[in-house]
Amino acid sequence: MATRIRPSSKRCAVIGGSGFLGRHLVERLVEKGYSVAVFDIAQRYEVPGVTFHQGDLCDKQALLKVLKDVSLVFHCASPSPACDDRNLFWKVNVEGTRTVIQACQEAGVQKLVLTSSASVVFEGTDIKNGKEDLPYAKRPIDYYTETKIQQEKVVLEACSKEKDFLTVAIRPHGIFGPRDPQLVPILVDTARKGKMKFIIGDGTNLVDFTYVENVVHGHILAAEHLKPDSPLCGKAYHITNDEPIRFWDFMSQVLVGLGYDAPRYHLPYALVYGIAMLLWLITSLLRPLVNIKPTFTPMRVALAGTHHYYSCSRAKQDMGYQPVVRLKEAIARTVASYPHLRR
Ligand SMILES: NC(=O)C1=CN([C@@H]2O[C@H](COP(=O)(O)OP(=O)(O)OC[C@H]3O[C@@H](n4cnc5c(N)ncnc54)[C@H](O)[C@@H]3O)[C@@H](O)[C@H]2O)C=CC1
Ligand SMILES: CC(C)=CCC[C@@H](C)[C@H]1CC[C@H]2C3=C(CC[C@]12C)[C@@]1(C)CCC(=O)C[C@@H]1CC3
Repeated sequence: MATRIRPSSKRCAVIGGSGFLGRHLVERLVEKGYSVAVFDIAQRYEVPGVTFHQGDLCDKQALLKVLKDVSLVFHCASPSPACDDRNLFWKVNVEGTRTVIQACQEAGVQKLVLTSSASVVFEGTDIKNGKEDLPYAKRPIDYYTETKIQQEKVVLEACSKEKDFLTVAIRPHGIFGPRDPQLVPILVDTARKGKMKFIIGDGTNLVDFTYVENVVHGHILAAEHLKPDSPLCGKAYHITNDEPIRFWDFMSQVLVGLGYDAPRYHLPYALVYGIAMLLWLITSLLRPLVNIKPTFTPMRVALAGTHHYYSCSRAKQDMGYQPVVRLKEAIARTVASYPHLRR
């Protein structure tokens, strides 16, 4: 019987490596001496020593070509939550992730690290210091979350010491940092439209915002600690900055840092959530005729008006995780990285 030669443990692939988190991950892996292949539907940059493979993760043959001599795969691809396209989320996040697992197993990949999300347990009500044993949301607020839940289940269930295929899921929350296409751009766009005057609720709700380098650090630690006898096998881990902050203080610090006014006037949470639900219903009904994307979705209003912060004690205990960049420094670096979005 032919024995399979194991590729070096420093040969890895990053699926979704052209995205915000993916690119930061690729850059750090290269710094740490990994040889990296990026697989993504788009190529958006070049890094010496990194090979790029343009393809859809739903295409097993395309994946197999890239994964054949790789021992470790990071899967951080997903359609943007803003697209709100249920079929696309299902196709990529659930069916596509099944394809990724099959391709990994056929190619002899030994470790798969999934970027999940802490929101898989969020149903729009307060979560304070939530641990990983909270149940998955029974009624997820949006299609994105619904498919992130299924995706995480599929990946964790595939973990098998017998098959020499180990999996782990990282659940970050509120990732921000240089080049983020979501958080700061949405915030600035809302401010420029004059809609950032209001605080939803009393403004005291605490939330985790996680600097991208800490998320990257959590992913690499997970990959390096994932071994047949380690507690990480088939488990999910919260990775945050471990410094919950008032949602509206965070928004205000970023806005003021970029020269915009901080929101001042309060609106009742229930009222804004009700309006967002109504808008979502109307835009869903109109979608066959016109595709409108409201700024205020029920999920966004829930994120802005409730407590949602998570414990990362499991990651500290099992993989020695500690954030490497504190929140104050992270906000300063982020603000400095968006000169083009200043007022
Ligand atoms: N940004 C955030 O605050 C959070 C993000 N996450 C998760 O982190 C991961 C990365 O998110 P970001 O970097 O923010 O998103 P992003 O949109 O910047 O990156 C996603 C990448 O996936 C690629 N992609 C999408 N569909 C694909 C397909 N069918 N085949 C191959 N590549 C495909 C895109 O081209 C893009 O480069 C995602 O899984 C997301 O669900 C989790 C929690 C919070
Ligand atoms: C903590 C966490 C999970 C953040 C995720 C990132 C985005 C969901 C947020 C980034 C900018 C935020 C934002 C709003 C909601 C949540 C975000 C999109 C509002 C739309 C909430 C209502 C407002 O008054 C305006 C806000 C603009 C910025």
